[in-house]
Amino acid sequence: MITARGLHKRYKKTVAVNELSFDVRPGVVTGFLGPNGSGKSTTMRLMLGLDHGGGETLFDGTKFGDIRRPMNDVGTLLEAKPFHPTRSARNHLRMLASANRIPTSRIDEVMEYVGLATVKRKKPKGYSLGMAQRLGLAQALLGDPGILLLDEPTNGLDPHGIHWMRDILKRLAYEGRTIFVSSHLLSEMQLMADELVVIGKGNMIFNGDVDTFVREFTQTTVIVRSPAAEAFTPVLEREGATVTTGAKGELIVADLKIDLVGHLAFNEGIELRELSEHSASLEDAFMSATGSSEEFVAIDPEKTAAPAAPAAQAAQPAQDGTDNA
Ligand SMILES: Nc1ncnc2c1ncn2[C@@H]1O[C@H](COP(=O)(O)OP(=O)(O)OP(=O)(O)O)[C@@H](O)[C@H]1O
Repeated sequence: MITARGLHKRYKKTVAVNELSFDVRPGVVTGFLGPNGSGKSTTMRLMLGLDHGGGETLFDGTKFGDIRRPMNDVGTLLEAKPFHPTRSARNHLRMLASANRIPTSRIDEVMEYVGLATVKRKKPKGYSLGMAQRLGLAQALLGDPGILLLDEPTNGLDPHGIHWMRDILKRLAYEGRTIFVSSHLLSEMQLMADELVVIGKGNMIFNGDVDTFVREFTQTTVIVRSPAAEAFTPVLEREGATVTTGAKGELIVADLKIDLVGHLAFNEGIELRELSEHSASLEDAFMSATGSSEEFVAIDPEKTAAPAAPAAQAAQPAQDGTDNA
């Protein structure tokens, strides 16, 4: 179980993380979602005491810095290639294992587990990003910890790798571990996560289960196709529905249950060719929840002429000006 309370971090004028409090339960995968620059990495670093800031995080009741053998309790993957460039992957893990009193037999076990058994004697600098992520997970799992904190572990993985990561994290959660994982891949999160912590510009937007998030931030609408759509619209509106017309002439009915829509059509003798429910995806919910809190907002290409030459300047983060809030 992870308990985070009042996490806070400021860089000069930018509040990167604003009084975030949340719990991450064991036995489920908890996804950590937010647009670029919303403060996910900073939050994870604060949780582990790697950044100065306010608030407190307890891992099964203990601060990370007070855990006697951290690798045995909390496995972390915060950056894609945190490896020694000249040591082989196996030697890298051997060094960590001996420093943390983990039996060396565990090294081959985790290399096998993440699918790197055949390349374990190679140096990680030759690894692809996807292989490096697998090695990062092997490192996080080395001490067989009950808690995992993973920052964007699917970055750089191909579709098979993403599928694999999803299955492995679900399995690890099923074993009773506490899994806190950040990702931009919302569709992946929908398949992988049971619970969510969603932030925007460092502020808490939502903390709860995925279905509630989708329900709270989106609407389920009823789709109606009918040759008498025009006549049916005022009937629906009289019952309190909000009706819009879709691109193919279908009615999109909000604020009315599908059963009542069917009942009204039957009562009015209106022929229906389709009556279905449309539920929003996690992606729709995410866009609706974080739309106004994006850190970097691009110009809408449809509303502006193309620039004469490609823009040369990329957005640069501000200089570090930590206030140790
Ligand atoms: N060293 C730093 N100095 C100044 N500002 C910083 C620094 N690191 C992060 N920030 C700012 O803090 C905010 C949060 O950044 P952070 O990297 O935690 O977001 P993120 O959600 O992990 O982003 P991404 O998804 O793009 O990795 C951003 O506004 C960022 O510009």
